[in-house]
Amino acid sequence: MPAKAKRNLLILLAAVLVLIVVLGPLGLGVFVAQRTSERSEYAKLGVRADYALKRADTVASNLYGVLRELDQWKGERCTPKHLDHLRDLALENRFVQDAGVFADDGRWLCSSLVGVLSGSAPQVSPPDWRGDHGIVGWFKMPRLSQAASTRRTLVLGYDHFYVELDPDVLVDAIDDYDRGIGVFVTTPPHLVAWNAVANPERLQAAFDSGGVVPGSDRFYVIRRSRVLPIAVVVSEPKSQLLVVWRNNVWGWLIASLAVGATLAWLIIRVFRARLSLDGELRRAIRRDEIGVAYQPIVDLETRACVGAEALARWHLHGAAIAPDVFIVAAEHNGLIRALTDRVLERIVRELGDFLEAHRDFYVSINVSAEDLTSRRFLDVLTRTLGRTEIRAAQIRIEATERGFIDADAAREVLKAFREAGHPIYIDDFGTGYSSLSYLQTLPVDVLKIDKSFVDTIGYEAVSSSVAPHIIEIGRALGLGVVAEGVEREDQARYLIERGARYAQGWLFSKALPAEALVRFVQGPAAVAATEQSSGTGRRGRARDARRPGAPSSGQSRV
Ligand SMILES: Nc1nc2c(ncn2[C@@H]2O[C@@H]3COP(=O)(O)O[C@H]4[C@@H](O)[C@H](n5cnc6c(=O)[nH]c(N)nc65)O[C@@H]4COP(=O)(O)O[C@H]3[C@H]2O)c(=O)[nH]1
Repeated sequence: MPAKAKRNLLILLAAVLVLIVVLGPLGLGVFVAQRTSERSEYAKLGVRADYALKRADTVASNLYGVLRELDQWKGERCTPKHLDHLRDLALENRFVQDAGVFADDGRWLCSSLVGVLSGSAPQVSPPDWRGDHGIVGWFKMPRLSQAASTRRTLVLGYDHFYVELDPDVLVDAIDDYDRGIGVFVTTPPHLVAWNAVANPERLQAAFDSGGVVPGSDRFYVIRRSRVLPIAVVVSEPKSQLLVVWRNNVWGWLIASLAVGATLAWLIIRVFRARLSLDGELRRAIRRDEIGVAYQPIVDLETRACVGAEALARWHLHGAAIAPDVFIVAAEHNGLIRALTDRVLERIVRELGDFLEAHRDFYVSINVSAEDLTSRRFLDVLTRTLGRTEIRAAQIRIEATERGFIDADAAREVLKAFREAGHPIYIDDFGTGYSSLSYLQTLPVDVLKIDKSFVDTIGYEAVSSSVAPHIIEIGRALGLGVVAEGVEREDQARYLIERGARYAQGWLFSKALPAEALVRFVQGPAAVAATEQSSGTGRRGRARDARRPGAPSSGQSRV
């Protein structure tokens, strides 16, 4: 994809993300406000229902008390004296409408309201409910005292006594919020009382459906008593929810706006940095501000520097940007080819004379997948070297396994590099997944053992270290091997013992600027190494020191 299209895609992605992080929390805020309002309204309704139930329980225990008192009458029943006693109890207790006595066979004998019943007295039906301690209840009985009345009454009995209760006392509490309240008896289920704002049909529907009435403009809460066979249904108009929601939603909107704005700001920052990193990198490449550091590659035995790996360096506003960051950015934004060209130009500019004077010394250059899709870079390389005396073998190509995404194209291009005289190195060998299979088919000269395998030397059981296996593979296939990231003497010794000949790493040197590399090559290490390997005197040493990494058997492989 062209870089400009990628940039536009990034901007579009940023805009979409900003929209999502702003609208997402807003929507979430509205939703949460709705849920919290709903929950708080349900909680308030629940409190109201609990209050009504508590009142019912209080009334019930009051009536139990009256029944106990009635039962304590020791004298003859339904006498004028007993009737006075019944009337006193009914008058003293505000919940009791009538109190009376019935016979063993259910015949009604007398009541505080009617007095003694003579003639054919009505029969008390079998109770609808039997509670603890002999308490019974009749919940669908017409009023005993006014048999013709259609008013519902709740009657509790004990032994041969009964008390009548007007169910309306259960719902007469004042409510400021237009809440409907209904009391149901559950055996058999029916509505016995409701307050003025309640609609009995709707309460019934709510009770029957367990509190969920689809399409209703009210919501309902049901609570059941543990003491009496009754349930309370409380309802509230949904418009009340809107009022509460309106009060709640502002807080949530402000909070979600703050979250959304913070996230949007973070996204914009990240994308701006990304876009500006791309822009800055483009500018740096155009202005030739990409530097190169050279990490010496040494002969492990003699410590002579035989070559160097060119590593791109970039400083942005004074801060070093890691290659892992800007190389990846360059690869993503179509800048990597230009960057590889710049690195090559710089190598030739900085080390051209040195390479011409030291024709066995080499520099390896990292190429990316993009550089392996065509012969373009080979043409650039050939043209550039054509203007110098540098041999093709002095510029070596380092490709990583990641570079073989298009394996067929990479094979052809690498073959062309090799035919042109540039040795091929496989960087980070062993970290990819197809190492062994591509080794059969790709034109390769040298394997570079990845630092991660060198790191484990000395820490892992000898049998589990990968480094010796790579050395072995190199030997079996006739390839050279260079170990990367050697930091300690014991690692160097281990590698020598396993037959490795060349390495790079901080034990020998970090990546150096060109002049420092030249000094390193010509410095005491090279002098000492040359002295050791050739046994030459002072004059010979000075001459050899300018010929670092003097060819030895197998060196052409690295
Ligand atoms: N801790 C430690 N590190 C060591 C040691 N010896 C070498 N290194 C580091 O390991 C990396 C070796 O380079 P690489 O595997 O080619 O890995 C390179 C290479 O894949 C890529 N790269 C660097 N320059 C270029 C370039 O010009 N073009 C391309 N395409 N990629 C490049 O960036 C990667 C990272 O480069 P650097 O950050 O320079 O990191 C370098 C080097 O500084 C050691 O003993 N200890």
